[in-house]
Amino acid sequence: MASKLLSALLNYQGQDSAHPYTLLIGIGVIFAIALIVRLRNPLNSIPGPFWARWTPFWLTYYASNGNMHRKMIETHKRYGSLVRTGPNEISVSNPQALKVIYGQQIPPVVVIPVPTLNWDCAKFFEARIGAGNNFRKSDWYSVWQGVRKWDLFGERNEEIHRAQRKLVSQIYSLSNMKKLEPYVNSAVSVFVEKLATQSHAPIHMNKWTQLFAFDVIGEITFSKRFGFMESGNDDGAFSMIENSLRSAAWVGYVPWVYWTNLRLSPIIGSHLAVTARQGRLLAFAAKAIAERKERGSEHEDILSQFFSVQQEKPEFNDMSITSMVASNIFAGSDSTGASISSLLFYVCKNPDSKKQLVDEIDAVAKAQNIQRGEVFSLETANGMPYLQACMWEALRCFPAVGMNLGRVVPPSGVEIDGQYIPGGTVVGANAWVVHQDKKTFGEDADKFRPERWMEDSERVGDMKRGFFSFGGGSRLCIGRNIGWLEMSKVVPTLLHTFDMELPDPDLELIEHAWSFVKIENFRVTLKPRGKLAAN
Ligand code: HEM
Repeated sequence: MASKLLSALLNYQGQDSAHPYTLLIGIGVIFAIALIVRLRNPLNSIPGPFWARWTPFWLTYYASNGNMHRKMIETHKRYGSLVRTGPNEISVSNPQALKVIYGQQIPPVVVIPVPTLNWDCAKFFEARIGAGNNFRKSDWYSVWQGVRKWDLFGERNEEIHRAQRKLVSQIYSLSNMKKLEPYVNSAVSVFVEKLATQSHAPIHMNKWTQLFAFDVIGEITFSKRFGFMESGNDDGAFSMIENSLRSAAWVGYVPWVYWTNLRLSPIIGSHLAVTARQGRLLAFAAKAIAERKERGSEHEDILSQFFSVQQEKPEFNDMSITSMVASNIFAGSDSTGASISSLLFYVCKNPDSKKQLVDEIDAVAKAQNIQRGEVFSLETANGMPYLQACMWEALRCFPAVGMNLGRVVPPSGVEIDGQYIPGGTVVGANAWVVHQDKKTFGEDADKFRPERWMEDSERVGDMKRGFFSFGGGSRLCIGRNIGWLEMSKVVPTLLHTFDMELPDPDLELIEHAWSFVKIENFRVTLKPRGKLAAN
């Protein structure tokens, strides 16, 4: 083909018979211009995998095969702190860059004094929410939002996002957690009871923490669990969400596929599972809201608080409420379920950590006369430094989100790690990569070692500044207090109630990073440590 084109070009003398070659020459010129533009691209000096320079398929491939989180770590090890991961996309590993990209405002000395390493973490996070900056979310997020007017997670217009988030932020605030705590208690009690019926035979803890986290969202949002723990079954909700997350993970890198599918869907139907987020999941949320309205409730659950906001601000309409409820379900269950599982896994895998944690739990239980099966209060958990350190460490070693959180560089461009990056480039960091930074987290950053959060307070300050599991800046996870609340309660309660062992001490987790990182194979045996108290 190339030789034919060459000989055609050489033989071309302007005759009419050479007309077909004019087209080829045109194509060649366009190709050459594209090549020159590509070769002159200032991003070319940033190293990266060959295919990633030319097409988005490197990203789509690893996003769809579920290995993005590990691949990003490996790629940064190979190429350095800035990696070209797409024709217009750069991945950043340096924790110092989080401030530039995500605009989180971190007061210079938010060092939580040890041993007050406790719920103050929430205050620390409050301090991290800056007014944001002008790095808007990348087009990867557009497929999450679709054409919906309200989607806190997917919204790419920072001004709209700010106004929307302001309407609901109080409901997710630390001070509001006290109102939600009793509803979490009832879910933890059911969890303990269900697990007690399954002791001695290995159980899939990753599935059970997911059922639990889902039911908590039901309980705190509508005052009604979905009943997943009771039935031990998720009614197909998990696969609907998983397929949607899995699809969004790769389609986001080629958003035109999504928009083309959407436009053609009246004719060809929808062939992308991500659309379930804008269809089936919203319908699921709308049904749960309708049922809760009919049932009524005395509880000050999240829904009743949404209704109160609506009375004052009618622009927070029914569609917005449905979208927020769907976000709670979509963003709040798998993330927290996986975080609880990973913590329990790391603790079971590291006998020294497990001993320290269980000793702390037992000592506190004895001092406060907490019975087996009784749910630990948030206040009690806050006063347990080793538990808090385990939570930070588990979230560091196993961030629930496995993707880069892409942001678009504003027109003025930006300098990161001494490299100029032009406006319009997508830059992003992945918590899995950032948390491996040895300068920040220590030479043993690849190990689970909770003690690192209880040592040198200056180092702890740096680590907290580089902690990225909840994202950062104006887009910091709005549900982090809920996730933290659940972990704070369920972990000590379970470890006080059961002896938890890995049937296979050499177990390595099988993970899939389909937007959230999902665990497949965390099996444990549970042995009751005494008689359960009646809660
Ligand atoms: C341990 C548990 C959790 C983890 C690790 C986690 C992680 C994250 C991360 C990394 C982001 C930022 C995404 C981005 O910038 O693209 C985020 C955003 C978000 N999360 Fe969470 N999340 C957790 C629990 C929850 C819970 C329990 C809820 C709701 C009940 C929730 C709701 C949301 C929402 C609505 C957003 C979008 C916020 C915005 O853009 O303003 N998350 N989460």
